Amino acid sequence: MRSAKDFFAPLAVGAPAPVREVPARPSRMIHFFDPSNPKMAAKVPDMVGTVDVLLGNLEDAVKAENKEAARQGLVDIARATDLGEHTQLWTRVNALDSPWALDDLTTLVTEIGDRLDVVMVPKVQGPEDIHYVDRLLAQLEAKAGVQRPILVHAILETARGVANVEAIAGASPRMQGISLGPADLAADRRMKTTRVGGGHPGYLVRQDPVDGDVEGARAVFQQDLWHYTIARMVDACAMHGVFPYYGPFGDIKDVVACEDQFRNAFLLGCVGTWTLHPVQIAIAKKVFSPSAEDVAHARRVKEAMGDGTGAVMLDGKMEDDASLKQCLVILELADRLSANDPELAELYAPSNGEAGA
Ligand SMILES: CC(C)(COP(=O)(O)OP(=O)(O)OC[C@H]1O[C@@H](n2cnc3c(N)ncnc32)[C@H](O)[C@@H]1OP(=O)(O)O)[C@@H](O)C(=O)NCCC(=O)NCCSC(=O)C[C@](C)(O)C(=O)O
Ligand SMILES: [Mg+2]
Repeated sequence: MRSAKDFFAPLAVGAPAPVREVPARPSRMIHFFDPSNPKMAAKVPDMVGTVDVLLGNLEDAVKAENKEAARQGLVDIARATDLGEHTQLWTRVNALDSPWALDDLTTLVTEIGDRLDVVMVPKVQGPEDIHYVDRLLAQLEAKAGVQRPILVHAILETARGVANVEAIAGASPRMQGISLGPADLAADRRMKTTRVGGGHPGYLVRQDPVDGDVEGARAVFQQDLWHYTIARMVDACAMHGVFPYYGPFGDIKDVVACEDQFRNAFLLGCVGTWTLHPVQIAIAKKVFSPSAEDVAHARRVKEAMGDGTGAVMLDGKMEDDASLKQCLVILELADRLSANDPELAELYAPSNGEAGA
């Protein structure tokens, strides 16, 4: 076991000091692109400023024969693109047991380490995977002279990863966040689904028979297959001060269910999601930015609660110290988003809220 005192010491001589707090930069949408796909790569420069995170994907969804082209494509894009102040550059490297992971990390840190904010590691099984990446990144950062530490994001894609999620979240000060990987996780758990995220019509609860008539009409309520995993991931992340994210929603055409799934994750505590196709970007932005009404309400509660203690009635509802804390979460998020986005700043301005807001 490492001493708590060593936790914030660099893991290689000359590597930058680990961060003590994960920078709270907006990351509502982590937009995936395949750097080996010329049509997609050509769209990347115009996406700067429209997404919080651009992620060059090297793992699944990139053909085996294109792995090296994708790696080099990401290096070229990172060098040629001005990412401005508000768009981060992330990558998803290949799995640690694949033939490509070592070269992915070595090439990317050496060539574009100063431009990369976060490395997403797929199929993380336990803290030992994070420890391996942690040390390797430190060695590579030291060698390449990278001045600020590259952060690490784990994907929960195995039953063992879910069982170890608390240990993964706390494995290193580099840990930035965790995402759900519903397709690989479903396969690993032997779930009987064939989709990439989202619900399933067979996973439901049925209303009791009316007057004992089992043949009669009864309402059915589809349930959320991912509730347990997301809730557990959110707790693990909150416990360790890192950020939870939903993940992919593969039914690109079903923008309605996509919005629902994103919103479930937002309400449960996730700060963002992945976008696989341009059509999902506006959905993620809408869902993961609080509504003007919620911000105005939060502001009213804050004003009504004065020093933050006690209980008051507002619109027929009791507000107290704990509901105020929820409102402060919304206000803090609104402030952070407004700082980067004049449209949201205008939307959240007190003059735009209800009277007295
Ligand atoms: C779904 C696909 C095949 C539909 O691709 P398409 O070409 O059929 O779509 P389209 O509607 O015809 O595309 C329109 C235009 O948008 C472009 N385009 C399309 N997508 C993008 C994009 N992402 N970024 C930028 N541009 C994009 C596309 O190239 C085209 O350009 P054009 O007008 O010049 O012809 C395509 O969108 C795609 O490949 N997206 C990324 C998929 C991906 O990254 N998958 C991996 C993450 S999910 C995962 O790995 C699971 C997980 C976590 O591991 C686990 O649960 O286990
Ligand atoms: Mg996967």
